[in-house]
Amino acid sequence: MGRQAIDYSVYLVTGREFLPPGKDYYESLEESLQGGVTLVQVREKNADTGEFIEIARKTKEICDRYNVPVLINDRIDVHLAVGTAGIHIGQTDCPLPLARTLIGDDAIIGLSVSNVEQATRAAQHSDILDYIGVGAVWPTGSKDTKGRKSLGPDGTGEILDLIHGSGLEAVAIGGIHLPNLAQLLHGSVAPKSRDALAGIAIISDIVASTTPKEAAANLRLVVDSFKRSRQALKDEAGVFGGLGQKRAEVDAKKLAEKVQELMAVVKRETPLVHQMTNTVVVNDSANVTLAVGASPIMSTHPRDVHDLSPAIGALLINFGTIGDKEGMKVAGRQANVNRKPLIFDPVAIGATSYRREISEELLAHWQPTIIKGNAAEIGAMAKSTEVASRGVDSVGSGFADPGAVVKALARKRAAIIVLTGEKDYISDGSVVIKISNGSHLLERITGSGCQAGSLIGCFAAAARLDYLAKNETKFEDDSQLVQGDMLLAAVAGILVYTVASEVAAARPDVKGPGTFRAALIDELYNLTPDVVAEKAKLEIL
Ligand SMILES: Cc1ncc(COP(=O)(O)OP(=O)(O)O)c(N)n1
Ligand SMILES: Cc1ncsc1CCOP(=O)(O)O
Repeated sequence: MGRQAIDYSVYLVTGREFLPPGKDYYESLEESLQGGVTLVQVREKNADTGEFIEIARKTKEICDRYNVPVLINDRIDVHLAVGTAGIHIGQTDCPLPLARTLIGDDAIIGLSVSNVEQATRAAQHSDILDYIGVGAVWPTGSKDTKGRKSLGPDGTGEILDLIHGSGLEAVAIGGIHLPNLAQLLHGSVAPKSRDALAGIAIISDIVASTTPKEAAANLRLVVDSFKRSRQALKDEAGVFGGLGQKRAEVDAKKLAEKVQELMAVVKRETPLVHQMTNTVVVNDSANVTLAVGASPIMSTHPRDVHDLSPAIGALLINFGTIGDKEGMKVAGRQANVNRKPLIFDPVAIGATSYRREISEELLAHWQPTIIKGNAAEIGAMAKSTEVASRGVDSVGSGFADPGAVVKALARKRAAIIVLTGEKDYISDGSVVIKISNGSHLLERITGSGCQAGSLIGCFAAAARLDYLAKNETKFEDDSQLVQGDMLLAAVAGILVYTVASEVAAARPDVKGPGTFRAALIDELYNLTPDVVAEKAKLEIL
């Protein structure tokens, strides 16, 4: 007969103890099936055998009407008694080979995996196993996971790389809810193989809802659109960022034209750019934002940033003086929820272990759209030892192959990576763009990198607004965490800043860093798209 094909997209794990007061289990189950649940696991931790069999039998009866397969948690006897599609077992339940012998070749077996060792062992048993449940991704109130570190999206991605080629499917479980779902799906794409999750396993987001049909439908929408976007990427291998053209057809001239268009969008839309930045640069960052035509708001309090999120065009998180970690967590999470571009500037992350810890904590909370840093910062993010850090600066001759570093990190973090320096390198994990503009005086003023981050925020906000204006019918498309061409936005932010710095440095009234600083703001204000196109030194590597 052979094992039946399973759609793991939205996998409901039942839990009668989490139902809202007065909600009947079978009623909730049926509503969640109507919402689009694709697989059900009956998980009964306290029922005795007779009760478990009865619940499983009735669950299967309802699921059969929706053509949705049922698996049984832990109990092979219940599976055999009811004739479900298979079982899900944990690391300390029935040993896998024995489970396969007992249930036969035609039934599905899923195994829980919570670390890389377990994932490696699972891959070795791929002949008798169908899928793994990877988790907990985040802390959850539905299972005691004390003493176990949550995997986060990137830990989940590492596990996907470990099972690559084994034929096993993977679903993520633990603390998954609508607001963090897009972050999980995009952030867990495996850094090496680019494999993705087959689906998500959910208890409370569906079971504890008073409207499980709606809860399941919302989750399903995000998973389906993520899968569609992956398919589109496969079909159009080599598509260049969001420019909508094959990579080979896009040259530096075309890219510069796109930057020109985006400059006009910033001026037209005057997007609000929320900046949680450091006390050294806050005034200059607000001024460069105003100079290009956007509008800055520099706020850090957790309550304030929560309310601001729906109104802003983009969020910049620059943890230079590490003031408001809680505010940064809330603001970043809200940016993901509201699907606004989030630019992360991990200032001096290479300098102290405390900064590395904070960065990990923040990245477990939200998914950045663009990460910007100098060589030492990007080196620390990439766990490279090629470039050392001295305070906020990099020391040494830089990376041997900067393009390869940004490309690999973009894949690992599922974000656009911007490496600033004498030459700037930007990658989305597919292409690398090199920008050779910029005045040496940028190194003589404080916060030039931070200001570049602010401008990336301005252009990211504009790119999103431009996309939404041109794609009204796709407004509900959830295939991307953030809509709009974020690669182009990063290029625009860096190009505009570095070209303006060249124009400012060439002015006869600029005598040194002090006059340069003021002239730079003026030249950002006066910069025309024509000057940018004329001076742009862009290469697509
Ligand atoms: C899909 C999925 N993944 C993981 C689990 C957890 O299983 P286990 O570790 O056996 O813990 P219990 O669920 O038995 O408490 C799961 N049930 N489903
Ligand atoms: C059973 C299980 N295994 C790992 S986390 C978890 C609970 C998932 O529940 P929720 O979706 O409510 O976080």
